Amino acid sequence: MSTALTPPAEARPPVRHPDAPAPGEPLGAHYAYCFGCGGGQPHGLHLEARAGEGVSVTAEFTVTTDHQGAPGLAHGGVLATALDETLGALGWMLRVIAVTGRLETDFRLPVPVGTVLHLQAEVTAVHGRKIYSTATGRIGGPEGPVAVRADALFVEVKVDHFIDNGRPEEIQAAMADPDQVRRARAFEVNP
Ligand SMILES: CCCCC/C=C\C/C=C\C/C=C\C/C=C\CCCC(=O)SCCNC(=O)CCNC(=O)[C@H](O)C(C)(C)COP(=O)(O)OP(=O)(O)OC[C@H]1O[C@@H](n2cnc3c(N)ncnc32)[C@H](O)[C@@H]1OP(=O)(O)O
Repeated sequence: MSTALTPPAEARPPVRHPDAPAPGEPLGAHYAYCFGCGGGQPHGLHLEARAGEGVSVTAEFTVTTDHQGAPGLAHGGVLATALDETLGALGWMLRVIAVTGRLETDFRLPVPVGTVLHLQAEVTAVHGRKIYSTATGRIGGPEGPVAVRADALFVEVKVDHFIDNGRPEEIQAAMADPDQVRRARAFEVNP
């Protein structure tokens, strides 16, 4: 793991937000057109994440023929996306909006088409806006062998990060959708 992903000595253990969803509760999509989790994204991964214990989440991702890199095998970048999305869902447990700053991935086993990848992610430490986290993707069941894993640094941002940087068409549509605005603001209220 690179030094950028090693929390400094002053980093604190993560604190589960009191309003975080209960363990087992589905988290839903943060954005309907998200490639990782959105239901309105026909080419997406349709990852479904649930709250875990502490500051953790679980998710499942089914590898289909749309996700191939080599014949009958998942593309590594798609698997990295599944890990990234699962790590991103940890924001629900902290009630902060955070984006991926760095993502380091280990590919340990090939993942065939038809596999259900059982993903688990947890926050390991927090330092200011920096959120350190780790994730695994197992095959053959939630206790199966680790096929992929990642360490990550997410950086907390405000809703303005998206409003200022997203293409205006999509931002305007998102802001016109009360449900979307509620979701984005719910993340941001972090007493
Ligand atoms: C109402 C409409 C809005 C609709 C919004 C919709 C939904 C919102 C809700 C939730 C969405 C949230 C997340 C999505 C969830 C899952 C999707 C998967 C996640 C992703 O796929 S997300 C996309 C890919 N992601 C990016 O698109 C980031 C591009 N990037 C940047 O936007 C900047 O780069 C940023 C913001 C990261 C930092 O920029 P910045 O200017 O704010 O802060 P700064 O640079 O000072 O960094 C602060 C401290 O982090 C350290 N640091 C930063 N980067 C580092 C690195 N790479 N390695 C090591 N350390 C790093 C610095 O060293 C410093 O550390 P220190 O404080 O110790 O000096």
